[in-house]
Amino acid sequence: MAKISVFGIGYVGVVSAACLARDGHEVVAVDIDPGKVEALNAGRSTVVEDGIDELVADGVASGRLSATTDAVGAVASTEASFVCVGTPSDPDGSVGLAHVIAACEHIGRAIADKRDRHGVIVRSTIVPGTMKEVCVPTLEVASGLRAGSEFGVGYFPEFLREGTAIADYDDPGLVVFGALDEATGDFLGELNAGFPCQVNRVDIGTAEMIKYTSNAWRALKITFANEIGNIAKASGLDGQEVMRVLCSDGKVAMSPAFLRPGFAFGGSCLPKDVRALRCLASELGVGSPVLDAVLQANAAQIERAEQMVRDSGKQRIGFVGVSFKAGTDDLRESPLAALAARLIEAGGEVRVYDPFVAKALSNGNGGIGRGNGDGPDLRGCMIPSIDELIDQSDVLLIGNRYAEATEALKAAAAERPVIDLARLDANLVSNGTYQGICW
Ligand SMILES: NC(=O)c1ccc[n+]([C@@H]2O[C@H](COP(=O)([O-])OP(=O)(O)OC[C@H]3O[C@@H](n4cnc5c(N)ncnc54)[C@H](O)[C@@H]3O)[C@@H](O)[C@H]2O)c1
Ligand SMILES: O=c1ccn([C@@H]2O[C@H](COP(=O)(O)OP(=O)(O)O[C@H]3O[C@H](CO)[C@@H](O)[C@H](O)[C@H]3O)[C@@H](O)[C@H]2O)c(=O)[nH]1
Repeated sequence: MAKISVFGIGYVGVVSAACLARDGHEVVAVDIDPGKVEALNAGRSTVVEDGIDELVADGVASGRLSATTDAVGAVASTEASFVCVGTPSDPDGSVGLAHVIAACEHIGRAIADKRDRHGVIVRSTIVPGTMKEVCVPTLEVASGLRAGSEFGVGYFPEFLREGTAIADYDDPGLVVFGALDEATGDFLGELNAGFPCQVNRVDIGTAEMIKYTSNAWRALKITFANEIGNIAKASGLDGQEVMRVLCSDGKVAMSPAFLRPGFAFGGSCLPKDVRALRCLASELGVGSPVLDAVLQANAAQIERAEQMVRDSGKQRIGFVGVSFKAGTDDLRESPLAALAARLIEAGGEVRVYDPFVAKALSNGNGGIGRGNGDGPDLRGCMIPSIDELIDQSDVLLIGNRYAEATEALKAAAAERPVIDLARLDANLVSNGTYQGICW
């Protein structure tokens, strides 16, 4: 079993730390935010995620999981550090490295004081070349030591999705890592030995590129499926059936994941990572017309939904869900929040039922547009129950699926227009007042 310090107690950090502790490793989580450190030490998760509260509580109770703001102490008491800090977009769309640089400085200074060899493994999403050109030089300057020989270096991207983060951590579909030195590569190889998928050991740059390729591929699949869905709908066909049958093609291997026609993608990763990859392509002088089109098509899908609401002629609009997907309170780059903002701007009265976001707001945690400050302030729009939302709305917009709301929404569809962006029930489309965005 290993002793690991995890820098950053956000979505990736808290899930990694809690899962590592569950698996028997000794984990010290480090954050610059004392509130997150305090929460974790009290056995509380710093994020909303299915199953995470229990894992954090168990980890802390077992004595294998703790948190601190003291980077030096955390590095001294562990053999390796995982860097899981945020990489939000810079204003030009390129990857923002300020947190990664700061974490590398903290770790570098800490390993300067340490006698035993330490491994530094970055898990944040960073564009190819960042480890070599930014992280390694930062660590070497801060520590006064040589990377590869006097301390270990690796890059090990994370592929979990919010809402299914623990399940994805345990069964990620893809494991890939690269290391500068044999010892770090072997450490990561051993750590990943139990995964049910192929474990790929590649060079660091390739590992960095694979992470972006994965997110760009997901974004491309979504926008492609949505476009087919839009065309199918305009032709009087069911785009979902088209894609379902297409995916049964046994010769052109095609996972149906991310290929169901629907609403725009969003969240803290897909949009920012597509932007960052475009910026990299532009810097390299190779261009990225497909990725450019992905972002344009995604924006157009939000406009399409806005037009559907306008076509309903209704002013009191009830949103079922506003976070970027069900199962999370995360509003970062939520296309639903963006749609709500556009409708409010145009004079619509928006009301929102979203149990996850409501809870975050009532805890004084999170908040609309968290991350980029890009969302509308919906605090005054939150409605506590689905029945009240239905009562107070002239048109319902289903953004996310919530099991407890399904029956009430199906019943409500008989009385008022429903715009379903979440594919609640394709059978309802035959009812004239119920329509999907592209099916
Ligand atoms: N959110 C996801 O689902 C997901 C999945 C895979 C990969 N990623 C990538 O992982 C990285 C982290 O994403 P996230 O969503 O977990 O971020 P987040 O914003 O939820 O959390 C980042 C945490 O890092 C902390 N932090 C910042 N600087 C620090 C420092 N110097 N030392 C210690 N802590 C510091 C912040 O206080 C915050 O708690 C990003 O690069 C992201 O692209 C995210
Ligand atoms: O078939 C789909 C699947 C997803 N989405 C949308 O795509 C966005 C992103 O969803 P998802 O990928 O499920 O969640 P994230 O937590 O953003 O995960 C993505 O971003 C993470 C951060 O890099 C990666 O680790 C994951 O592999 C990658 O899927 C959301 O708006 C979803 O509604 C669709 O529209 N259709």
